[in-house]
Amino acid sequence: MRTLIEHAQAIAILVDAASSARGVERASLVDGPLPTGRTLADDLVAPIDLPPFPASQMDGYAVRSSELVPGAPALVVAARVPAGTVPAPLEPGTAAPIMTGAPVPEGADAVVPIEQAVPAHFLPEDVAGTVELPTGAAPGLFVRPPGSDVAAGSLLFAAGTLLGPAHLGALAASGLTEIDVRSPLRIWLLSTGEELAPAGPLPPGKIHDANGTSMRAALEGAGADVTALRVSDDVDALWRALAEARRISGALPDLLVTTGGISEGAYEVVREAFEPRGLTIGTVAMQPGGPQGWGLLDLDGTAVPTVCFPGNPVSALVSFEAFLRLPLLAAAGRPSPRRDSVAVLAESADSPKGKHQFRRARLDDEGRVHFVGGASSHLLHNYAMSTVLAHVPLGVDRVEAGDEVVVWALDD
Ligand SMILES: Nc1nc2c(c(=O)[nH]1)N[C@H]1C(S)=C(S)[C@@H](COP(=O)(O)OP(=O)(O)OC[C@H]3O[C@@H](n4cnc5c(N)ncnc54)[C@H](O)[C@@H]3O)O[C@H]1N2
Ligand code: MOO
Repeated sequence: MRTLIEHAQAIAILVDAASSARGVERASLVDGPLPTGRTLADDLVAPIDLPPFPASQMDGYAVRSSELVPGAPALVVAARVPAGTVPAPLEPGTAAPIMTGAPVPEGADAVVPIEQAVPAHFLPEDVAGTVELPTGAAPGLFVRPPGSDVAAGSLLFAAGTLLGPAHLGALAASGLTEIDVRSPLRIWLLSTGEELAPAGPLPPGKIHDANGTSMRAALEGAGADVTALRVSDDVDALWRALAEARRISGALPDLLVTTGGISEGAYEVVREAFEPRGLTIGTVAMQPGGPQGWGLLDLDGTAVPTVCFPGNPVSALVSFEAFLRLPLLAAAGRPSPRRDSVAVLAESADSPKGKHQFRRARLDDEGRVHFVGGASSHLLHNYAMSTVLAHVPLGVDRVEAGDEVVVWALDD
């Protein structure tokens, strides 16, 4: 029987293999959904300086700083320089009214804010006049140098950069309209069970498919592109469902994730179908989530990394937290949550000594751990009401109020 850590390491290697086989796709910065949260496929070199020209940082007067010396005469007001225009060079002895973001005229090397001018407002455009400005403006005052944000030819963003709003804005500012991003990990999520009914009135003995939705949300939340499939306990139906998914998508997935059908019953469809095709169905010393399957599944001669979780909805989600979440975030280039923290138990609990137990719990205002519901793995609503998973490690069969335990945040 594998320990939690041994299994986590093995699954991380499997996901890493799945991830390295991923492709690259073109993403538009102009049409359709933006590639927010995706990662750059290649290093990108800055095609232009940002800003592209020396620009004013203030509404004010563009001047030659050398002319603002004690005793100098008032400067003649030159033509206005609005943003988006190309100004004429600045004549000696003049000051050009300039707006924030406008190109600083050739010859000017500083901008004096309008508040410091006398008069402290712009003259009407058709009125000739002079302006008095304080002395001592340093060269470069309130001028944004070209390339001061990023210089043309320098590394704009490195391959693997996770694209957030500022990255996308900088790419747009650089004039790029399309970029190459890593394709998300394509996962087929297969919910199995004769008892699973589609949404609608429940026939006797049937239940609705919780895992198809909870696991899809979990996998998508970690950056994967998920195709959800559902099959009964019939092995032939399972193969037909996989063949149909392949026909529709035109390819096999990077990773196959299943729920259900791997324990000791008489109708374990995943075990029956996948064990002869290269998968190991075994047990990890944890609760919930004991039954687990893993390996490379032979699908028409292609080895598809595959992870099989137990069908109990809490077992499947806890398995996701323990084995898939961090490797998937890493594959998506996303930062991992800081998970391990220590908290004090508000109540006692028993735990199977030979298993690492995850209890669903909430923290109170003092940060103490209160269990939400029992240890059973069908208690999905209790899981939803929890904010942490509290760990009772292997070898411990009882924890008391006041004991410290490790907790993983579920709401980060
Ligand atoms: N004799 C033994 N019986 C069981 C053992 C064992 O060691 N010996 N292990 C138990 C544990 S622990 C778990 S966990 C489950 C895992 O069984 P399977 O992975 O084969 O899952 P199923 O039997 O298919 O389903 C278990 C449970 O979960 C419900 N389920 C399944 N899929 C869904 C879904 N998509 N949405 C909602 N609920 C689902 C299913 O109806 C069952 O109630 O085995 C124990 N048994
Ligand atoms: O391992 Mo099961 O997941 O205990 O319910």
